[in-house]
Amino acid sequence: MSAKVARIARKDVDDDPLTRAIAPPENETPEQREARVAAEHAAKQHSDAIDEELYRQRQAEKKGPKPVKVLLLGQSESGKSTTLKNFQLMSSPKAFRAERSLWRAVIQLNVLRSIRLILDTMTQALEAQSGGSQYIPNSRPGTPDDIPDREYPKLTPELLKLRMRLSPIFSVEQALTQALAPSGSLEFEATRLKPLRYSSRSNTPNSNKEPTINAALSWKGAIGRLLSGDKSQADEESEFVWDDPKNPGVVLNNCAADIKQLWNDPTVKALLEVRKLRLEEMAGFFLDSLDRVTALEYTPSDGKLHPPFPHHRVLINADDILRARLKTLGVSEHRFKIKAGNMASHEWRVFDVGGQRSLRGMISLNHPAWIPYFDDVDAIIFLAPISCFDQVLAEDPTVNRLEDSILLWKAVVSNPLLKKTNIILFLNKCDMLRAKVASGIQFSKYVVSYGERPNDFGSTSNYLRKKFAGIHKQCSPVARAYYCHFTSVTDTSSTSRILENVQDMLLRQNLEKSSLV
Ligand SMILES: Nc1nc2c(ncn2[C@@H]2O[C@H](COP(=O)(O)OP(=O)(O)OP(=O)(O)O)[C@@H](O)[C@H]2O)c(=O)[nH]1
Ligand SMILES: [Mg+2]
Repeated sequence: MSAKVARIARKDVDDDPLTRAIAPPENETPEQREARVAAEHAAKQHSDAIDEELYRQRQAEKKGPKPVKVLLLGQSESGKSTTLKNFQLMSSPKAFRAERSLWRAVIQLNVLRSIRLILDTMTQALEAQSGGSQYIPNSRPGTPDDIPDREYPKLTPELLKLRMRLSPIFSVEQALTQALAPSGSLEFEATRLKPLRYSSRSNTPNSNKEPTINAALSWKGAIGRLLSGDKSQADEESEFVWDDPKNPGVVLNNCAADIKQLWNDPTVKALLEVRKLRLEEMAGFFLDSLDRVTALEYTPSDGKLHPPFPHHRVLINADDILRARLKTLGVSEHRFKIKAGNMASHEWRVFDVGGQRSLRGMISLNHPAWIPYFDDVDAIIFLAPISCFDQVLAEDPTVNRLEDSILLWKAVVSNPLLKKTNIILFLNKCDMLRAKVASGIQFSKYVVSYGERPNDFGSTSNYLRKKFAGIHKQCSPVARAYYCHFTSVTDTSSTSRILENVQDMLLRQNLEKSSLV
């Protein structure tokens, strides 16, 4: 190195402010030096202690409490996905709220389905009457056979006109189904939801007359996307062209008066009565909120938050999203950070599965494909909808729903693989059971063993709690605690209290297992 380069390098070091700042003073005495070295030593010790603590915390986080794994089980329409919505609402209400506009499409589809059921029933009545047969067989096998077959009422000319005017809803339902369906495969792209755009292509008539299956497959795409936490297209307000005549919301709004007239027509009520179709008890019933849900700029409520657009005609009522029905196919995993009581927030993994009979083989806990998911679940929340004592399975009308729930409960509690798993029973749809028995529907007519006990909510629900407890005790491979809650999971405040309770219990167990408390 030449002298010149060496001089420049020396100058650079001298000019460096940090070097100058930490350099010892030029005229340092031996005492000053000793004090300085001692101070530097203490500072280093302090710094090392901080590093050590940070390292210890990182290690503790790695080893820390495992996420709590919860599996939701129960027959179709028992309320599993609705329970999942409660988890999501507790964990991130803002994200839940951001998805309201997507749920609007699901609710519109629910409304359209109810109307189509009425129109189909009218068609059946017309066919029966024109074919000379005025009687239909009992349409609900599985119900007591002492309900006599009845004659269809005659459709009035006004009703026939209404039917004509409402015929566009068939194609709108198809359009909306297509709008919700992910492109390409229906089943395997569960986590993507197409933005809601309506094209003229969407208005092609529905050639397939069996809507439930089609709709179910399409809805799979929607629910995965809605609840998967992918927020990239969560709020699709901008995708909605409010006055596009092809927009199902516009069609519904234009038909609102006719729909209301149809639903309130006494002949329609009599028709539904003959078919024993109780629409108000069916999943996704919104015909009692028509003014609200058919409003042009309707945004469904999440039950907690209020509209941010006071100048808009955004009509809000409680809990629409919780009441919206979207059938689940397959299995999906959802992760939440939730704070329970005084404890630090904790990770939860909740598995939601489709409860339809044909899907239950797939969710078998013994199935090799699912073992990695389910072998270490901390708890199963089993939902039994106890209001369904007088209903049959949609997928098999010879099977009573309550009986099916009891058989499924038996299978779950007796499964040896689950002998150490906490099983928490939600006797769900208590609100509907209460209303049903209060309206005079006799529980003992369907559950013969109930005998002469009073036909009220307290006695019927208690009877079922004991029945499920008996099976739990008898069939569990080893003795374990029986956790049972009466729930109405569409009610977010009571459900959040129950879920907090469950979370607290599971978290304590989890921490105990990891010997952290
Ligand atoms: N009134 C009332 N309705 C409920 C209750 N729980 C669920 N529902 C409604 O019942 C319908 C079915 O609920 P889901 O949560 O979709 O049922 P699921 O068990 O996920 O059904 P699958 O996905 O088919 O397995 C929805 O429209 C819910 O709003 C309840 O406690 N009370
Ligand atoms: Mg579901």
